[in-house]
Amino acid sequence: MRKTIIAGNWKMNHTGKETRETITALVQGLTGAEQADIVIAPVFPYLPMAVELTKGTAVHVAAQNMHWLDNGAYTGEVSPAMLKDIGVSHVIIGHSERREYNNETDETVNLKVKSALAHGLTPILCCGETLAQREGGIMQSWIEGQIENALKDIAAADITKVVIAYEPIWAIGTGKTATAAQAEEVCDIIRKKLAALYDDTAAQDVSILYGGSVKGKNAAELTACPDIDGGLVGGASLKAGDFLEIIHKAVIK
Ligand SMILES: O=C[C@H](O)COP(=O)(O)O
Repeated sequence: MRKTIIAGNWKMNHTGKETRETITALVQGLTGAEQADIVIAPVFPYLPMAVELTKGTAVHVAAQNMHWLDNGAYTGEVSPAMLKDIGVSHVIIGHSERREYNNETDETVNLKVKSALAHGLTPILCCGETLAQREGGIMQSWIEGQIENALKDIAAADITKVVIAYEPIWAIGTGKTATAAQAEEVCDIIRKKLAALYDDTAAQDVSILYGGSVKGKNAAELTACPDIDGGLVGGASLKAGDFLEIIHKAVIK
């Protein structure tokens, strides 16, 4: 049975003080969303603080990235074993910003998804097309290719532990939300691809999120779609009040 998941990707935002204040307000304001997983992804330095402040609450803590190896001469990197060690439960993998600015490829995304699973971390695997790809008529093949490459060699027993986030690049931070129909169309394409790669039962059990300018005003409509199981929220997750509004609209209705 797939879960509703509302995840906040804070990207490179919030000082330590702001992180503490936002988490405290979120935890205090969070009621009635027990059936969903609420996830926040602060920057690396504040992950231990986030884990501490969310202990015993319904909020889970994610990293925004990781390396796939446990240790080694990889300056500036953080390993899955280290994330696990400090109590992080989820990790965002293959966000389009990392693909664009940090040379993330389908191959490294695949290595990271496999490594996250091996370490008991829940990967939130991101995929999405550019506006040019959509307008050029290759959106479906692009998304299917990203999914197939990212999930290469991932066993059927593990696929339901993966969360997939569909984030059209043209809708990220632009205020341009995909319509509910556009978002549903692609989440359905992803679920059908999962059914082809694994089977329909497994595909039905994978949580698929939509991300891209999710706000309080569109959260209910987006998450009412049959194949959208929640949201990966950027800008609107930075203020506890805005994020709580999205959680309430998406989960409590
Ligand atoms: O990871 C989150 C997405 O990039 C969406 O960001 P946004 O809600 O600011 O458009």
